[in-house]
Amino acid sequence: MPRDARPPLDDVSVVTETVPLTPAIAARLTTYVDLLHQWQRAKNLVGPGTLDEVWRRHVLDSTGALAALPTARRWVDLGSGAGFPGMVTAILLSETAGAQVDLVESNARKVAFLKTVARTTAAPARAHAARIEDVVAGLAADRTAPVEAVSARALAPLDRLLALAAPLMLAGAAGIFHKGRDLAREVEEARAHWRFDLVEHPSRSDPEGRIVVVRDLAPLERG
Ligand SMILES: C[S@@+](CC[C@H](N)C(=O)[O-])C[C@H]1O[C@@H](n2cnc3c(N)ncnc32)[C@H](O)[C@@H]1O
Repeated sequence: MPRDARPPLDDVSVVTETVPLTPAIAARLTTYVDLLHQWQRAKNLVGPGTLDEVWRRHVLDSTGALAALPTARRWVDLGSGAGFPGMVTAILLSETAGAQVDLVESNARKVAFLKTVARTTAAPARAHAARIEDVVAGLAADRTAPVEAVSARALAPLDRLLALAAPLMLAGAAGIFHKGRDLAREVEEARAHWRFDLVEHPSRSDPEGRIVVVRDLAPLERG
C-alpha cells in the first residue's frame, strides 16, 4: 500500500497536536476512549461509523467547547449522549480547582456509561438520568456555584436549544453550542423569538462545523 494511502492515525496525538495536555489528562482521555470502545460493542453509544475516528470526530471536536470559554469552571452539558462535549470538558478540567460539569441525558444506558467514565477517570462530572426540561431550573437555582457555561452538541436547532437552556442562560450562563452547516438558517429562526449576542468559532475537526458562544439572551416580547 503506498505510504499516503494509509488511513490517518486516530489516537490521543490527534488531540495533543492541537491542545496541550498534561500526561495525566491525556491518560484520562485515553481511558475514556478505551471504555467507549468496550461499551460500544454491547450498548451502541455513538454512531457505529464514527468509532474508527473517535478521537478526531468526537474528542478533538469536543475540546472546542472549553476553548471557546476557557475561564468557565462550572458547566452543564445538555443531551450528553456518550459524553460529547461534556465529559471531554470535565476531563480537561480535572486538574482545575472548583471544576464541575453536570451531564444531563435521558437515556439510562448512556448515563450508566457516563457514571462509569466519571468514576474510572475521577473527572469532575456528575451524570443525571433525566429529561433536560425537568432539571435545568434546579441546576440554574444552585447559587452556591452558579453555572457559567451550558454546552450542547447535536441536540436540537438553535431556537429549541435556547428554549431548553434558557433557565441557565437567563441566570447568567453563556451558551456554547456545536453547530453545523445550517447555522445561518438556525440563527435567523431563533431571532424570531430571542434577542442574543453570538460569536462564531471554527470547529477543530469539521470544516463545516462551528462552535457558537451565545450571551445576553432575552425572550422577545410577543405582541
Ligand atoms: C444525537 S445525540 C448527541 C449526543 C452528544 N451530545 C454528541 O454530540 O455525541 C442527542 C442526545 O440527547 C439526548 N436527549 C434528547 N432529548 C433529550 C431531553 N429532552 N432530555 C435529556 N436528553 C435528551 C438523547 O438521548 C441523545 O443521547
